[in-house]
Amino acid sequence: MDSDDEIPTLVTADVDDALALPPVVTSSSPRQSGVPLTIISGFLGAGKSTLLRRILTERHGYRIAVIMNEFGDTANIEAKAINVSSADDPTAEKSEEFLELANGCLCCSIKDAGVAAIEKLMERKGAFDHILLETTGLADPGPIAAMFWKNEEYGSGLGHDILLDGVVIVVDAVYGKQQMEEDNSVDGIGESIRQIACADVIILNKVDLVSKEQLHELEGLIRTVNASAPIHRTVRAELDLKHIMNIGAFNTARPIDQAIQPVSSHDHDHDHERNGDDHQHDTPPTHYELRGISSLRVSVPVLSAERLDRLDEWIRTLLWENRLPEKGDGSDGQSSMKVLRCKGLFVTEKGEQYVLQGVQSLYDLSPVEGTETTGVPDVGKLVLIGKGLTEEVRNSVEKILAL
Ligand SMILES: Nc1nc2c(ncn2[C@@H]2O[C@H](COP(=O)(O)OP(=O)(O)OP(=O)(O)O)[C@@H](O)[C@H]2O)c(=O)[nH]1
Repeated sequence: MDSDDEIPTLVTADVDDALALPPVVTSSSPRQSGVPLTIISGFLGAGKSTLLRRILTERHGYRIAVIMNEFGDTANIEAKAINVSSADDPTAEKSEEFLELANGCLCCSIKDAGVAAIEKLMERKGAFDHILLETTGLADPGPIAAMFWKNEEYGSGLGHDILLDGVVIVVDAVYGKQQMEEDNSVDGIGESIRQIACADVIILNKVDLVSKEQLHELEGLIRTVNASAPIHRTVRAELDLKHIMNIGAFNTARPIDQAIQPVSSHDHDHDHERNGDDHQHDTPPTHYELRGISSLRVSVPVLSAERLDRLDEWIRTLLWENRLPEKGDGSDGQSSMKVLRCKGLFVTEKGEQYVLQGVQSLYDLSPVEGTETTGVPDVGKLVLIGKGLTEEVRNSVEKILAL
């Protein structure tokens, strides 16, 4: 196929109910309806293609559009070849711009006009159950996630039809530690650390090649940057797709227990036996730091309406102006603070729950519907991941919550 205009009809696969993915959790907001999109990124050589190849060739019964793209730099997008072999379709060996696969997936390698090409795909949105967008090993997924989430520029087109589902990062168990420690971009924060910071789910791949001590050490390092994303240990990226698809990581209407992932060091569903895991769980510290990027967790007491407003304003100032409210207007432009990702769960005196989701400077603070069925906790939480998030930040928010 030689033109972006020609998008093939998808092969319809038989959907096996037993393999059904969990339903997408949608809110009443019209902006939260659409085809879910998962951004897959990860360290160089970590196993992104291995994961995508599995999804493209395994029989899972879902029609998934997989988009491989040098998306980080739209001015110079390069197609990335992936060799997909399918038992049902030997001709699928070739890499083409659009590749229909017998398992119902559509594989796209977009050479130009990335957003326009996705829009064309979206014209066929009824044909997809899910979109997976792979970014390069060097891309910072934060701006890409922000683009697909609540970006008014795309409100009447692309963004309207796509529901950002989550950011999945594949980390190499062998070289991950070295990559994180040595990675260094212009401002000192390497892309691998930005990727971890932005992750909703982390796939720690190639665990067959390292000892459990090395795994614990790397997981500890990952936790210094992102204390809330679940880590799934894998061999050849083998994991249940429910861990990476339809996770609703940006959905502020999700039930309470999914709003903030617990700080678990790894996947509890598997691998303990295979890797001889001794199942250690440490009490999570509340502040971590690696190369200036840190993860800060703050407990938030039950809030009056007034305090919730104050908290909202505090968050807005931090996210939009990269400063603490008490620190002036930051007009020198030299702020050392930057929130890359934030999540929160707040409880009001009236028993309502609010979920906070944010990526880069975009955020959404919305009440959760139907909380009566899930119970109301007696304390809320705020998780901030980003640069310059010192204890001063915690003190600042605690101060406004005590007023
Ligand atoms: N032993 C072992 N090898 C693996 C595993 N997963 C992937 N590999 C191998 O590691 C190499 C790199 O895997 P890819 O899937 O190509 O990695 P990638 O992230 O797509 O690489 P880039 O796109 O170049 O960044 C390949 O040779 C894989 O076969 C694993 O769990 N264990």
